[in-house]
Amino acid sequence: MTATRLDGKAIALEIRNEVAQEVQAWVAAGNPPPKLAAVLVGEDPASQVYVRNKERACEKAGIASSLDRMPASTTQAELLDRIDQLNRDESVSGILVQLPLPSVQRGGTGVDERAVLDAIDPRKDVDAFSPVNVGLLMQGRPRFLPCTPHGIIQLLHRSGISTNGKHAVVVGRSDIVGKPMAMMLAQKDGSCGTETANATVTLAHSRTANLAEVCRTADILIAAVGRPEMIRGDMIREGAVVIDVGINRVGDALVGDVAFDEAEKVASAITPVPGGVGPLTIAMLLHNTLLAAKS
Ligand SMILES: Nc1nc(=O)c2c([nH]1)NC[C@@H]1CN(c3ccc(C(=O)N[C@@H](CCC(=O)O)C(=O)O)cc3)C=[N+]21
Repeated sequence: MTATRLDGKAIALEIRNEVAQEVQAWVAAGNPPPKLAAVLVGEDPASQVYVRNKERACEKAGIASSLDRMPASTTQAELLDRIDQLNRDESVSGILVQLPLPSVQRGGTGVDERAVLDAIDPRKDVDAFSPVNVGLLMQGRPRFLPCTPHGIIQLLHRSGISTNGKHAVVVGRSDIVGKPMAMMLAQKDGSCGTETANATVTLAHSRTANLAEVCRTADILIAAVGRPEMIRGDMIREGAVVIDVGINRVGDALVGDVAFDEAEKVASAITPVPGGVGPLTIAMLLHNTLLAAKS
């Protein structure tokens, strides 16, 4: 069997077009355009690429955007002050502080990332990283859905892959992907995207004792560990759906968390890297920015 490639880039474009149409209608009704304010601290090259992609995507969707470039030497107080200004600025619908913030080793001043994210007005928290928004998601009444897990839900749905009654194994327990992904796949009421997810979920991680065995029980395997090609072909059940969230830079190449060549021989469907989950993350960010503007 050779797996179907799930074209994240194409589905992301479809979603971006839908958002663009809704933005157009919103503006035509006399409202100011939605606006995303991004804050980039330091000079991390991967972050520069991501922020540029995001700006271009905003522009194409008719969403205004601003980018604050702050030096790595920025202090926590300075950053909190900037966020305070963006919180108060009524023209700003959504705020994104690009992670990771520079570590002390990379010229940073030891900013407490959590304190910075906590300072973002929850109504402008288009990443859905703030404690209030995480709590609302846990309770099944989300304000914003976190962009990467929401992108994955959309990708599955729009590819005609049902999660209902399936066993989903999420590998990776991060606050940004693994934890919310597990919650969203288990939800019963359609609050987390397009349909009821109703999956039975196992949240595994790098310390799971029998990881290969657990992965082999997955109908849907979601790899979000951040270790290049850690998921091998023999960890995948014949016919499983494999979603690769990893974006690892190995030399000049972008490599996922899944050994693609091995995996596509066993899986029924698989996302590539690049061109898989990444573009959907940006599409859902635009979706959230419009939502923020409207609420
Ligand atoms: N506050 C915050 N929110 C984020 O959502 C956030 C963040 N910080 N920090 C970094 C990570 C990473 N991330 C990506 C999104 C899209 C691609 C993407 O579109 N990737 C392309 C390839 C791009 C390339 O060539 O480098 C693809 O997979 O096809 C990648 C990475 C969002 N993040």
